[in-house]
Amino acid sequence: MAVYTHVSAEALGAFLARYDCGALVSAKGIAEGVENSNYLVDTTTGRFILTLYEKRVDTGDLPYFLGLLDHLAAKGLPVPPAIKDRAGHAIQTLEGRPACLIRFLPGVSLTRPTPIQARSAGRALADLHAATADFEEDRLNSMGIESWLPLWERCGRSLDQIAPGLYDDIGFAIGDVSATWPQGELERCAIHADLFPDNVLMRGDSVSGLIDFYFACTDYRLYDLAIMHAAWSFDASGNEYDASVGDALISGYSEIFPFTDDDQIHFYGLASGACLRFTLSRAWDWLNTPADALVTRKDPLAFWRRLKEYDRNLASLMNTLR
Ligand SMILES: Nc1ncnc2c1ncn2[C@@H]1O[C@H](COP(=O)(O)OP(=O)(O)OP(=O)(O)O)[C@@H](O)[C@H]1O
Ligand SMILES: N[C@@H](CCO)C(=O)O
Repeated sequence: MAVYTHVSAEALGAFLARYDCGALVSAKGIAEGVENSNYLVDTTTGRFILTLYEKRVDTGDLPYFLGLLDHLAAKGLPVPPAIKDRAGHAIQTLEGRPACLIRFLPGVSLTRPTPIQARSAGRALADLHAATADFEEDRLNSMGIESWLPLWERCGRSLDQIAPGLYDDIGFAIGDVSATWPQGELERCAIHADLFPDNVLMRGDSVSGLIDFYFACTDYRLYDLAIMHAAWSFDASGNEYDASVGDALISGYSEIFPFTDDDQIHFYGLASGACLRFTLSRAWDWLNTPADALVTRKDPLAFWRRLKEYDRNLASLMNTLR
């Protein structure tokens, strides 16, 4: 359960009193997620999500994230804007943390998406990219390629506690991926950068919600699809690649943004980079999660195995893109 900060009923009641959203009926910590503390809050007028921003979210970035959500919601995308209190403020402080009350979206997040669901999600990512074309704010990718080497160094030789030799192996992999990373030849836009299955809410085979924009940034549009490919097309252990899901994701996305020759050349390297990003962030969390946090740590090796799988299957994966 991701609850790093405990919110008392008294503090939550006083917080909600700033809004026109009814009185507190119940609140419970949400089991999913590792980054922020999330509560499902029911009031006398409806249901909301309360998010308290933790570790990786810089408070100074919240106006960017909330501005992007407002921009996308205004274009009709199924994203949850933050609710403003009576004074017009969306960003608050609760129990000493920055916090927002967020619109609750219906739907369920998937653990094993089908190809049809993956196709809908790929198309939803393309819709998101199309809708960000006129979003003018910029944010550097704080978990982008420049961050991997320093994060690897901060994890240090403790990585070998996760798997023998992992420190050296990740160091070599960062070198390999950096050597082929695009040098500006791909289109950039505001990207989600963390669109895992648990951040897509579905009703049947349709997307009913895109959530958790707290890594959104300006980066390669194709990198967002590569992140999704790495997150969606494997079983949880990262051992088993499901080409039908990977292909469906790409064909859904291609309904709006067809693959160019440059995309084909770079896709594998970007997917490998995505694997490194999540191996490293999970490894850091694995080694540093506070013992009293109510959170289920995620397996760093599940993304390391995906990277190996991309290495092994490069030729066939590239064929599926054609
Ligand atoms: N607006 C929303 N509407 C409905 N459910 C939501 C909403 N926001 C969050 N949730 C629920 O809360 C869970 C955790 O939220 P979220 O993914 O934002 O947490 P996180 O800690 O940032 O996660 P992650 O580890 O994916 O970065 C989601 O999986 C979803 O079930
Ligand atoms: N979606 C990420 C958490 C955000 O860094 C993971 O599953 O590791």
